Amino acid sequence: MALITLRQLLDHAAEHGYGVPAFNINNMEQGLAIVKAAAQTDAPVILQASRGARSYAGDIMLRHMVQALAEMNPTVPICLHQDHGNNLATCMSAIRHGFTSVMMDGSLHEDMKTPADYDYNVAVTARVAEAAHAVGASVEGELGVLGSLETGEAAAEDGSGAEGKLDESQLLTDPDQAVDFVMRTKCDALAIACGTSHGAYKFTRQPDGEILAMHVIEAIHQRLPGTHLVMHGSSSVPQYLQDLINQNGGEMPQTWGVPVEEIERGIRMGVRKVNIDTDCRMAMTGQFRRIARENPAEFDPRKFLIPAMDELTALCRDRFERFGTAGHASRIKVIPMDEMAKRYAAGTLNPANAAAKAA
Ligand SMILES: O=C(CO)COP(=O)(O)O
Ligand SMILES: O=C[C@H](O)COP(=O)(O)O
Ligand SMILES: [Zn+2]
Ligand SMILES: [Zn+2]
Repeated sequence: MALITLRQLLDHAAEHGYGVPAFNINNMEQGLAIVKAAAQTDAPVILQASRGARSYAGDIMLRHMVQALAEMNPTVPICLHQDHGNNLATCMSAIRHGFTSVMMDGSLHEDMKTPADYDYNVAVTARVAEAAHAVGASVEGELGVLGSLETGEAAAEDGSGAEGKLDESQLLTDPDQAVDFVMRTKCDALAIACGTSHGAYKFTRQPDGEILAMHVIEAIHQRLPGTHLVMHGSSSVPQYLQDLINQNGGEMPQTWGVPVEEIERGIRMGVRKVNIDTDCRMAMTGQFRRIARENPAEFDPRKFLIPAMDELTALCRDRFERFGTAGHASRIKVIPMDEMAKRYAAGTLNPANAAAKAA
């Protein structure tokens, strides 16, 4: 099956009221485990590659890997998405390598560390959207800077994360500005900031409305009912995975992520794409640690990777079920990118029209 675009997939999700997890991939085992869960639950899926993933695996490897996953699982619509693109060149090279969707993260400058101003963000996102839409690819923009409302800081991921202290006006997306941003950039999906951050150390306690600002999502959705919202930093950092790691020699300090119930609430308020990487990393690493502790003589990597994949598949299955993604794969007929390009050119996918339709 041809890969699906983010726009078509999220339009379907909006029409049927579900959310789609976007899992980060870097290697074959992650891909096999995630798509297995999608096939088992009849769910469409977004596989996203960061710039770090692209340099780790290589663009050619990633493209062929995802094509192979699609060929092996003909019933699963798969979207291949660039996570946190930092400029036009990153986004264009992703599309050239078979990605059907790109994120232009103009909330930060090209270094992915320096918060950018609004005009820069609008200009660069609109430019990427114009180019991507011309070939039918989808675009996610970001307004607001990811970071903790407790500390004012973003976590240091490999590839992206603001440096220095952020204030509340940066950490929480402004709903009125969101309307202007979507109309001017014509992005297909909007990543918002509501107090989540990348990595395992999101909250020092079970989050409440003070530190996880779900009301911001609600306010944006009220003003932009036709726009697909994206939650980054949406790992729930489950206690059972912290325990699995720590009971097998790990030393992860106690931490809290985004509760799955909050994501379910977000999905009822227009969240359509839910970014998850850390939970997947923890699932695999927890099993690596367990095997290494229980069987120190083991040296066949497959003996580590098989339980690691099983743990990841179980995690993904749970998210497909809880986000309502399960059961929808077989109802989707993929629209080719060339046809999407025609629809963009005709203006039918313009956010102004989506807003009119949703009203
Ligand atoms: O937002 C993400 C990728 O863009 C991943 O977030 P987590 O670190 O919470 O998994
Ligand atoms: O954006 C954050 C994702 O978790 C990807 O992380 P990465 O840049 O280390 O691959
Ligand atoms: Zn970001
Ligand atoms: Zn992210």
